Amino acid sequence: MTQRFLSIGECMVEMAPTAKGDYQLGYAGDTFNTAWYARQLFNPDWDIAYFTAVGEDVISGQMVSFIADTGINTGFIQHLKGCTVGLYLIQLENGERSFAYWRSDSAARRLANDPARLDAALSSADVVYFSGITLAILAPGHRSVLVDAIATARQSGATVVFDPNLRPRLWDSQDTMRQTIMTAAAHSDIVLPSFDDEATFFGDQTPDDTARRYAGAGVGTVVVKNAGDEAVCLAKGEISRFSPARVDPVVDTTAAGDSFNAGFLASYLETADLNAAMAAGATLAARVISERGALIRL
Ligand SMILES: O=C(O)C(=O)C[C@H](O)[C@H](O)CO
Repeated sequence: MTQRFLSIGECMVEMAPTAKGDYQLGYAGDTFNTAWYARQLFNPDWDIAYFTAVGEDVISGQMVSFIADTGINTGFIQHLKGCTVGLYLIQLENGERSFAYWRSDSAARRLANDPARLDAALSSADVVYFSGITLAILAPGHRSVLVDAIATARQSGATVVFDPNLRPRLWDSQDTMRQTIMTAAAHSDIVLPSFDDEATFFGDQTPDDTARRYAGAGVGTVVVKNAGDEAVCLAKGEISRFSPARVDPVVDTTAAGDSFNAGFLASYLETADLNAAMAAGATLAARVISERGALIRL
């Protein structure tokens, strides 16, 4: 029977630096990146769908065609009059990425404007995937609309997966970011944070602290990614650990966490084996950071 993985968030136009020193135009965004890798890794009988909003202009149309061409279901994408999509540019320094954004009025900021549409999409999903960026881009009132709709879908049996993906620049204040992230996590079954961000904004001393903080909020399975260092999983009170192989050279860390999440979920939803799933996530992330840009074809 077909199952549906519904990823919710923003896909942007991506300008990724090339080896020649110019920029390559592509399309990317954290939740879309995870859907893109999920489409390549999940069994073909899974429907991988993306929920977002775009405009009605040429670049929005090109983005949706690109998404559809990858085999992702675009049936939940809203086309809003007078709007367009956001844009970001990757800046690289020794392989470590930072971003410049032009997204303050993107169509995706209105993705939770229509609660009925949201409920219809969510009620069709077996797995719902969203991130801290999905919440950050919404108007404050729409954040609770989205989280409430996700909570309702979860009560009806959907598995909810959340990546906090902390981006303080997208939030009005760090307090709002921390509170909203912890509320969203409390409505999630699986949370996939990255230790360096969590240490910076929540003050965690170790990945185990991060895992315990989310478990303390009621999350059943927490997997703390830790760049090239040991990843930690806390599920049903038990800790497991995974040390990834060294990657050399690291070319571009964009989408390392997003691809880890897809690799982890493809394996975990099939086998329920946490150790194998952490290894699958790390193997995919290692491939992705060996190339430029967020998306690589496997
Ligand atoms: O920062 C964002 O909103 C992005 O989605 C850009 C990148 O693709 C993403 O952050 C990588 O995780």
